[in-house]
Amino acid sequence: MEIVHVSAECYPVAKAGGLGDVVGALPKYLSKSGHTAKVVMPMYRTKFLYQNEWTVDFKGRGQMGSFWFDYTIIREKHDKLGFHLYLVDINGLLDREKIYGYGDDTERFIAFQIAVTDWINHWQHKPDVIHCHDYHTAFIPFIVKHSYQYNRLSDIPTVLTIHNAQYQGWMGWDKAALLPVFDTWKAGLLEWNKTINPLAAGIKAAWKVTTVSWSYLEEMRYHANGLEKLLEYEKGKCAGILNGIDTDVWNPETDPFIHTHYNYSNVDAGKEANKRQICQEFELEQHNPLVVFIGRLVGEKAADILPDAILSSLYSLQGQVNFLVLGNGEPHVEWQLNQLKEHFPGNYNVFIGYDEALSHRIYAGADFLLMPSRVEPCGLNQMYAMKYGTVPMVRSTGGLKDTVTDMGDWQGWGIRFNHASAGDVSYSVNRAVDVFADKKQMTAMRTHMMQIDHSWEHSVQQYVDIYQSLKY
Ligand SMILES: Nc1ncnc2c1ncn2[C@@H]1O[C@H](COP(=O)(O)OP(=O)(O)O[C@H]2O[C@H](CO)[C@@H](O)[C@H](O)[C@H]2O)[C@@H](O)[C@H]1O
Repeated sequence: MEIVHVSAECYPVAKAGGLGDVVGALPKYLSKSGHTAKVVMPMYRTKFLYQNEWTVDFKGRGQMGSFWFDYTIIREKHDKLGFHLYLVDINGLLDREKIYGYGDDTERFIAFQIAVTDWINHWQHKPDVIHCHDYHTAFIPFIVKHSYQYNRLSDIPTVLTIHNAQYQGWMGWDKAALLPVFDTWKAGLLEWNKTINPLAAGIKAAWKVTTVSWSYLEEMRYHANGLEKLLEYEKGKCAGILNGIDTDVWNPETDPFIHTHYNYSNVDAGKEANKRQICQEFELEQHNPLVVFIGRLVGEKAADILPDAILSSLYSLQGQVNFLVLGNGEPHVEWQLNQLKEHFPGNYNVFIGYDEALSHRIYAGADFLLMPSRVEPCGLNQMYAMKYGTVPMVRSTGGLKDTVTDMGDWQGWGIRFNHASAGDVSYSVNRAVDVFADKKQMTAMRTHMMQIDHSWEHSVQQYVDIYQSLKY
């Protein structure tokens, strides 16, 4: 089958979070299982663009309301990533360094979607499936189904994957004119709660909707940032497929970013060497258990409770635990986390920013990874942590619930808690400190976790089954 993935992110070309990881991996594993997988994304000005060779695949012209634009599709010459990678260039809109965060993001992603649709419309053949990811690409199922201009594509099955329903891309009705012309009576398909809601439009128009864990699929019926009723109504076409992890990238035996390679048979020694290195780098006392947080410093990750939780643990445990935070996001959280540094030298440090290589070194060197997320559709960090023998400490929600058990349960290997509160986190840190002292149990948990299979092979087959079910 031929599957075209449309996305705003794809690792290592451009990544802001888990979406990039998934779109960098799923197509590769689809190719490995004999399918033709393509990824098309905006041509941001990132390192990957300048470090690789490209050929021009197509040049076209798109229309966004009264604005006409030229676009160019380039293709990476050697299929280095294990699938066909295409970038869309639109001067003035997509030629930026960052992925998101511009005042004209709405126009940027609408123009991108129009260019992608227009390009596919020029192909001699039709792909078997167009697979869209998150709201930035969720107009495509509507456009191919309902616009006059692209009517030829209306029988191509579309799949929309929701990586995070918190973000929906809401916009005012004045933007409706930017979309390719459609029957006005179909405008209701774009609407949810009196605004244009791209994610809702995608859920209504896509042939199939997936999300990234079973528990999140269920939770979305009660907590989906306003889309609960729509998801309940559309539940017949929704499915939950747990993400995998890309073991070519995330593997402590081969990871080029980490200091000392290791596997489950020498995990204690391997982790100790990596911990020594990270503790030196961040001036932390090496003998304490090291609890880390890696992620976007935003409300859905409960990053706002970190300063209080860390403060109370450090006071109550009086120097028996260390914390290290890597992340960026809401300025007041960044500020509070920076402030803490002065008070607990040797026990606490933070790196505000985004650093892919550092994240690998931290997964390898840490003893515990904290994820108190309020919302976590799947979560990849906890799976990376397990692969690196780092014990996950997670709130029981979404994909965290589907992938982590509690060490108190039969054959359990992680730490789970119920509330995104400083109290629950501090209590879990106490449990972590206790178990850290029990070397035998730590080794048993690490060895067990590292052997759990979170690879993509399993999930890829579930996507293929969905694609096949849509064939006519
Ligand atoms: N400052 C930093 N420096 C370096 N690396 C950093 C970083 N901050 C985050 N990362 C990395 O970004 C990724 C985060 O992935 P997650 O899946 O945990 O969350 P995210 O909310 O972005 O993804 C959404 O989509 C994914 C994919 O479907 C779902 O798993 C998830 O639940 C959903 O919220 C990991 O690779 C992590 O290491």
